[in-house]
Amino acid sequence: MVEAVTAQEMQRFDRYTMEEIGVPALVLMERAAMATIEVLAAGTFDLANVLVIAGLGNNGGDGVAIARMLIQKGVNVDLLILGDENRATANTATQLKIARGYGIHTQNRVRDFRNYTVIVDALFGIGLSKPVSSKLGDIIKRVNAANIPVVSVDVPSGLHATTGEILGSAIRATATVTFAYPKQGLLQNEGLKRAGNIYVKDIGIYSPEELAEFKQEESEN
Ligand SMILES: NC(=O)C1=CN([C@@H]2O[C@H](COP(=O)(O)OP(=O)(O)OC[C@H]3O[C@@H](n4cnc5c(N)ncnc54)[C@H](O)[C@@H]3O)[C@@H](O)[C@H]2O)[C@@H](O)CC1
Ligand SMILES: [K+]
Repeated sequence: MVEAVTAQEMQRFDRYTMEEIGVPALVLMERAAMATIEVLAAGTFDLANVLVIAGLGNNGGDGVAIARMLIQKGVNVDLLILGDENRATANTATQLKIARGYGIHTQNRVRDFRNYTVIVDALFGIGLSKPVSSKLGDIIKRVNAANIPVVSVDVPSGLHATTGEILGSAIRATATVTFAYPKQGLLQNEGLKRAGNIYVKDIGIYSPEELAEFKQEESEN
């Protein structure tokens, strides 16, 4: 496995990829969604009845894109949006607009999480910086208590991506699909118990060092 990074390092590499290399954020989001779907559709998970839980940061945007792509493949998906949509990041607002443009409905509550065969957790990723509210903490606890397989997007929500500490409450994932580099928090403290099987997926995000190596190899070919 390549070297694990902190949330701050990852944010720097995200910015570098968008601002210096020039990959638009929405392109990265689409690739993050496709990478997660690869894991979901690989055969381990039962996709009969999927719930995607999306927050309103960019992790939630990944979730909205995952829901849209699964629905377009004919999978039965409920999309739960948690939080005030007026506070969505620009990319997540765009993902919501696209999903609704395709006629996809969203919901803001779930009666029983045990009704699903798999839950996709896209509530918080590397941007989580303070303890989750008690309201969201209750939902996280209900998801964990349902004992349904959970695939977390980038980081189990509620886990600090750098330290692996729980910020209030955290999802217990069966698998975590993390982008570009493993996050240090997945490999220590509670991360060891909460991340499940870790899949590291390339979505085109490079660190400046990795890009320099890549360019060197390309020039030698
Ligand atoms: N453009 C990018 O930077 C990309 C980001 N990606 C995804 O986006 C994630 C990072 O997104 P963000 O930085 O928007 O943040 P997150 O979506 O991880 O979640 C945190 C969001 O909620 C706020 N927040 C922090 N702590 C909170 C709390 N306790 N309660 C309520 N709100 C809280 C933050 O201000 C932030 O907007 C990654 O983990 C990854 O899944 C991917 O789409 C790839 C590209
Ligand atoms: K997550």
